[in-house]
Amino acid sequence: MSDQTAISLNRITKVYKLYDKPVDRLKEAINPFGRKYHKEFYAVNDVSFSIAKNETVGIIGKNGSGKSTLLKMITGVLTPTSGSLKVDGSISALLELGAGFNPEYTGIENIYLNGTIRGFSKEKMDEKLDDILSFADIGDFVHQPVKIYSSGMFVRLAFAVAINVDPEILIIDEALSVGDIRFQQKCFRKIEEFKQNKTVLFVSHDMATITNYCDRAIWINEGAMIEDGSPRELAKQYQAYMMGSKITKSEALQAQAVPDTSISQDEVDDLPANLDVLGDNKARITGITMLDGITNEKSALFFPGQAVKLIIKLVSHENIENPLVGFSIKDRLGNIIAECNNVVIDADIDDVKSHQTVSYSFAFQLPQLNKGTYTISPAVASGTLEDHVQHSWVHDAFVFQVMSTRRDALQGLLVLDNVEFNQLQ
Ligand SMILES: Nc1ncnc2c1ncn2[C@@H]1O[C@H](COP(=O)(O)OP(=O)(O)OP(=O)(O)O)[C@@H](O)[C@H]1O
Repeated sequence: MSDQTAISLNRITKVYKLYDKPVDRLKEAINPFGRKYHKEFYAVNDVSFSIAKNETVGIIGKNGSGKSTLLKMITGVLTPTSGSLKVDGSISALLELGAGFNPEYTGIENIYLNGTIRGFSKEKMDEKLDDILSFADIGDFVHQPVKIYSSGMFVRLAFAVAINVDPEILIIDEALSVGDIRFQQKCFRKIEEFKQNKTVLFVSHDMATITNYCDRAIWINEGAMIEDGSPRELAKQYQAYMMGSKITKSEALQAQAVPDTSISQDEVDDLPANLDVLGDNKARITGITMLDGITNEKSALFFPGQAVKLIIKLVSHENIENPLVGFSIKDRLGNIIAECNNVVIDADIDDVKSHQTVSYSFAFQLPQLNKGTYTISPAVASGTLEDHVQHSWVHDAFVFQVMSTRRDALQGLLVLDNVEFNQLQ
């Protein structure tokens, strides 16, 4: 391993023994002829890579592909079944919420506990305390036992500790996704500062995070490494793979007839109060939510061109015939960027009975929007495109952010994607 290498994995494998019944474990232990009662499961299979000291690397892969297992082996929480692994530098890791914290201790006590685990004296931690508290920004909750914290508060404290104990290598397993958007942004600003001369390794399902913050990405699938390369390229390949593995073209054509089960109607967020609403109120829009189109997780932070799903929920006060449901996307100045409704995409909707609550989803790719704040205004009407009665049209019901890309220094509403640049002979 060279001086410049922070992490080096050589043919790392982690095998779990899976038993059909708990008693099989006992049978295997006492069987005099060494008969096996287990099946072997390769959670990580023959993975090799090195990470340099100033690199920020993102690990991507679908659920259960072995990402966390890999990180846990790097941090020493798990031991590989075979292969060798070297780490040069002190690690600070956010793997699972709660790891390294005593639930009965207060926030402050846990800060000192973590300091002790990492070999810092009380005096050294006294010096760091203000930075940790101001970063975590959870007010008087620091004096309460952490078992009463919300997951958001918890991640605030855990990240504040992890980043302020002078690690050389920062490892984060999707932990930030439980924080709110402002806190996530604050963490990424801090990571940006940190990564200048250190090593960052993180798992994320969010391709914007991977493309914006990583120098390199590693794609793990079913325990094996599929690719190691440019974050942009891998994010594209991964998204195409995830789309392909979830929905084939012929299934897409039938999609109108198949109920959407990505989330339940109850999980759609209520509209904020005091919004401007136009229409006769025979049907009222009551909820709106956006999801990451791949993971189906709620989000209000996307990257240009990301696959998303918009869900609009409404309740009718009368029978609504020939319903027309749609939305417009506007920029922060109110310019309409795009509009869509079920009729223009040839999706028929059954008439809605009086006092019925229904939700509809639109799955689409966001335009290549430049970074900024955008809003969505949903509407429900009845009739045709040319001649309809507006029941409810809610201005700016949902606010979302488009993340910056490396081209965010440039002006314009849209970013140009896939630009090839060459010099003529
Ligand atoms: N202790 C264990 N015993 C048996 N199988 C396990 C154990 N821990 C993890 N696994 C399995 O190993 C595989 C990899 O799990 P891992 O948590 O590393 O995946 P992941 O890529 O991090 O998934 P996610 O994106 O859902 O967090 C999964 O199929 C999981 O069920």
